[in-house]
Parts: sequence; C-alpha cells; structure tokens
Amino acid sequence: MASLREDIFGQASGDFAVDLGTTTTRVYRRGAGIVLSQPSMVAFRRGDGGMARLLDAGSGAHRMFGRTPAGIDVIRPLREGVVVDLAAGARMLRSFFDSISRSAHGPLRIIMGVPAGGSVRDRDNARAVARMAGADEVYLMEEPLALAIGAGADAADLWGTLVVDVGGGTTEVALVASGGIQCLRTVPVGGDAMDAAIAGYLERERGVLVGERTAEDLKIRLGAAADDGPPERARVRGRGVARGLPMEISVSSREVCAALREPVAAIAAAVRSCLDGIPSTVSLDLLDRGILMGGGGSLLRGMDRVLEREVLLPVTRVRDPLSCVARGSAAGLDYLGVLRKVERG
Ligand SMILES: Nc1ncnc2c1ncn2[C@@H]1O[C@H](COP(=O)(O)OP(=O)(O)OP(=O)(O)O)[C@@H](O)[C@H]1O
Repeated sequence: MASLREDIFGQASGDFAVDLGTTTTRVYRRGAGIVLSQPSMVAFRRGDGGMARLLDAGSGAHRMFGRTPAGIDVIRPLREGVVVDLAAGARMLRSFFDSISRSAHGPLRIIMGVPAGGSVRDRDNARAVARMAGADEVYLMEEPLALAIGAGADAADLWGTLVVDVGGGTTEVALVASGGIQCLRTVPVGGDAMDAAIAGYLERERGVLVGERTAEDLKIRLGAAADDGPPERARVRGRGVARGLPMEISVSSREVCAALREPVAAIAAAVRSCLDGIPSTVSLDLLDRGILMGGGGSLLRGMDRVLEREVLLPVTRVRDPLSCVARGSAAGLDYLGVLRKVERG
C-alpha cells in the first residue's frame, strides 16, 4: 500500500509538466526545472501514398518554416492555444520526449497546461495527444491558474489575483480566486495576431509581402505597445506585391507600433471586459494588488504601461513570462497521487 507521502508526492521520476503552446512547447522535469523549450512545429517528408516521415521537430522544423522545399510540410499542430492536428501534435511531443533523456523506468506521467477557455473537446484532444505521445497518465491544469502559481501568487486566496496571459495564439484574462477561476475572458489575439498585423501593415502600406518569421523578428526588434521610445529602423526583405520580385525596405519602429495598435487594443479590451464581470468589492481590492501579466506576448515593450493606462490598475510583468505556466503546472507534480484519486473518484 502506498504511504501518505507517496500519495502526495508520487513515486516515479518520469514526471513532467508540459506547456504545449501555440508557438512554443516547454517541458519541466521534476527536480531538474525546464528541460526543453522548442517551437511547436514539426516537419514531415511526404510519402508516396504512405505515411509522412517525420524529419524534425522544434527548432529544426522552425528553420525550414516558410522556406520548405517541395515534398516537405512544416506543420504547427496548435492554433489559438488548442491542438488542431492530433497526429502531428502527438509525433511532435513524442519526438520532444525522446530528446529528453529519461532514465526513469516508471510510468511517464505528465501534467499539462490547457487554456481555461477551451471546450471539453479541446481538453480531450490535449489528453489524447499526450497519450499518443507515450504518456501513461495525463492531468490537465488551466493555464491562468498555472501562471498565477508560477508567479508565486496564493491560488487559494479568497480575493484572488487577476492574471493576464498573453500567449502566442490567445490572451486569457482570469480572476484566480479560492483555488479556481472565477471570471474569464479569452480572445484569439496574442503574439501570432501581432505578427499577422505587422505582415498585413507592410503589405497594405508598403506593398511588401513578408513571412511570419520576418514579421515576428520585426515585432521583437522594433515592436512596442506605445510609440514613446527612441525611433529605430530595421531593414526587411520580402516580395513586392505588384510584381512578386524580391525587395528590401527600411521599416521604422513607428510603423511597427502603428501596426500593433489593433491587437494591443483588443488585449486591453479583454482585460476591461473581465474587470466588468468582477464583483466591485474584489475590483476595489485590485487597486492595491494590481494585475499579474505573463506569457511571451507580455514581453512586447510598453505592454504593461499601456495596460495600466487603459484599466487604471498597476500591472506587474511576472519574473519569467515565458516559462511561468510550465513552472506553475509543475507545482501540480507534487500532488499527482492526490489528483489520481480525485480523477478516479
Ligand atoms: N521580446 C518579445 N517581444 C514581443 N513578443 C515576444 C517576445 N518574446 C516572445 N514573444 C512572443 O511570445 C509569443 C509566445 O509566447 P508563449 O510562449 O507564452 O506562447 P504559447 O504558450 O506558445 O501560446 P499559447 O499560450 O497561446 O498557446 C510569440 O508570439 C513570440 O513572438
């Protein structure tokens, strides 16, 4: 019979927390921290009527993205935070697990972050992908809750923490209180939408077509939520809209900021809408506590200041916005024994 300690802390060392994100997958191993952080992409060589052969996953697939030779497909198995291609997602995740040396002979048990706004089907798909990738036991944790825990907030706090998770595919705004999610807004706007907005701007205003990677590079180099920093410029290569010929242009930070106005406004609107749904006693409390913001999109320069200005509450970017969800999910690894009992009733 398992002891209480085994019930609470589990036995196997093959326990992982997985943040299967739209743009990046991160894996946290109990006792070791983050052991993998790779683009959520997988490359296949098309077979002659047979099954596509896996060529590479993660950064190898990312290098081919947008410049794939004939016969090779680079797939992103997730869109807007949820798995849309189960088979590709499973092969990608299996390849990630294979790349981590797993000395444990025990079962592979994972706890996985999922968007709080996902449907039952989305959750079933996340579980299915993990099982197809070789997991023996799969537990799910809602990402805003994981983010709050990863940031060191007390999830059991009665009044709660307002969390904004600006991911690649979605932004989730949630009041995490009494150990659960009390109020939630999910919008399909995150880092990907920012990249698309930059590409759309350059096509419309400058007559140049650029790929997702170029747009993302521009966002990270010159992007800002508010146009109040020193002006900067970068050279960008793309294809001319008119004649399809390669061209290089110089783009300013002012232009990138203008392109980002709409997605930034949509994120601020989601935060305001969530605040509208919160009881006034709690929102008064938020005047002191403020808002916790994480996710890769929160790294956009000035995002915290723009949100503060829009909702009139202090905004703190969490210490490690990219891996906060994985670290928060990992807190659940200490309770796998308990989770198993809860799931089995
Ligand atoms: N310095 C930066 N400035 C702006 N955006 C950034 C920066 N660094 C990373 N990002 C963006 O963060 C996004 C990825 O964030 P994150 O890893 O939290 O998302 P994800 O977990 O893959 O997505 P989701 O939670 O929606 O499934 C990407 O769009 C990336 O371009």
